[in-house]
Amino acid sequence: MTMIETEQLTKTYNGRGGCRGVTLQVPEGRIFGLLGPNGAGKSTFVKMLAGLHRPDSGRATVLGQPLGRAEARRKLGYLPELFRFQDWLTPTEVLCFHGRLGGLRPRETRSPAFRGRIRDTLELVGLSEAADRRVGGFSKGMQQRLGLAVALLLDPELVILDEPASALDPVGRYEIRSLLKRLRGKGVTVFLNTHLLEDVEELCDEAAFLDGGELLASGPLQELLGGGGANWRFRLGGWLPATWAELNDAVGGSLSSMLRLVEADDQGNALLTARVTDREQAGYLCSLFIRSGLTLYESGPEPNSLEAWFLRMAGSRQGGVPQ
Ligand SMILES: Nc1ncnc2c1ncn2[C@@H]1O[C@H](COP(=O)(O)OP(=O)(O)OP(=O)(O)O)[C@@H](O)[C@H]1O
Repeated sequence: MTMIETEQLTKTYNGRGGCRGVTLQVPEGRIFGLLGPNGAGKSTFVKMLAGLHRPDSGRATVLGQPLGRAEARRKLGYLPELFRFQDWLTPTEVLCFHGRLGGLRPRETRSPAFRGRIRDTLELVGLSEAADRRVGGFSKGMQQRLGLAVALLLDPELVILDEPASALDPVGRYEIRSLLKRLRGKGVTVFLNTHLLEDVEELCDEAAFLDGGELLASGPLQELLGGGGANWRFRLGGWLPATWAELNDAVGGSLSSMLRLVEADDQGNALLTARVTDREQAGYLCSLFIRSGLTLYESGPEPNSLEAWFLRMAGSRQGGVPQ
């Protein structure tokens, strides 16, 4: 099933800002990243999906239902970009309150099953020890964890998270990444609005890029980054002046169409890059190096390829790639 489907979705503020004509699909069970510079229209788009903004025009379904339907909202968890919880409440009380907002009766929120659900959710986001402390004394990171707990409380099929890790330290971000992967493992679809490109690179199966309110690209991340392939790099040891020719013989003279020698030093260390269509192709090159007696120190996608893509996309709209 397609969990989110929009067609020409538009919302402006008295004709300005917002986002215009956004058409995209989010497949079930994936982590989808929405990217774009400040003011691109990401939060406006997300608020329409969450039923907080009514579109000016266009069409959309969330969980197969038109926007704002109670039936879909029940299966949707939402973490807004800016939120504040009542200072005098504890996380347990906040979650109880949101259980009521989610349609549970007072009796149901007092049931052992729901109390267990609250404990499990607080544990999931790393707030067990603060379950009965007042929110007023929480750090920004703890508030963000509580926001995530609210989004996850009612076992949603789809979670829409607007900047879920912006206030978290590196440990917190690592934990949230692991949590999002676990959710995907359970079949939950995650729609992530974020500026943290490392998170997108590590987590997202698909992504979209908004700028100036318009959608400039959308699709599987690897396709967006390079038309279905990836830039791969290999760090090798035991490299000799004759190694290139030997490898070239081993692949029937086609080495330069596959690989580029970036640098090699007198100690036999070499850095090579390749454009590969998938991991199997990268694996084939690794086995070629090993069979040729080279030491393979490192093999993996080139870092920062998403950042380069982001800058290219942002630059394309401004008429040039930022330096
Ligand atoms: N309530 C509002 N009233 C008027 N203009 C608004 C309102 N909310 C957003 N805008 C404008 O709409 C545009 C898109 O804003 P939006 O917050 O959706 O972007 P964003 O991509 O989420 O930005 P950021 O990454 O900085 O959070 C901006 O030009 C913003 O000034």
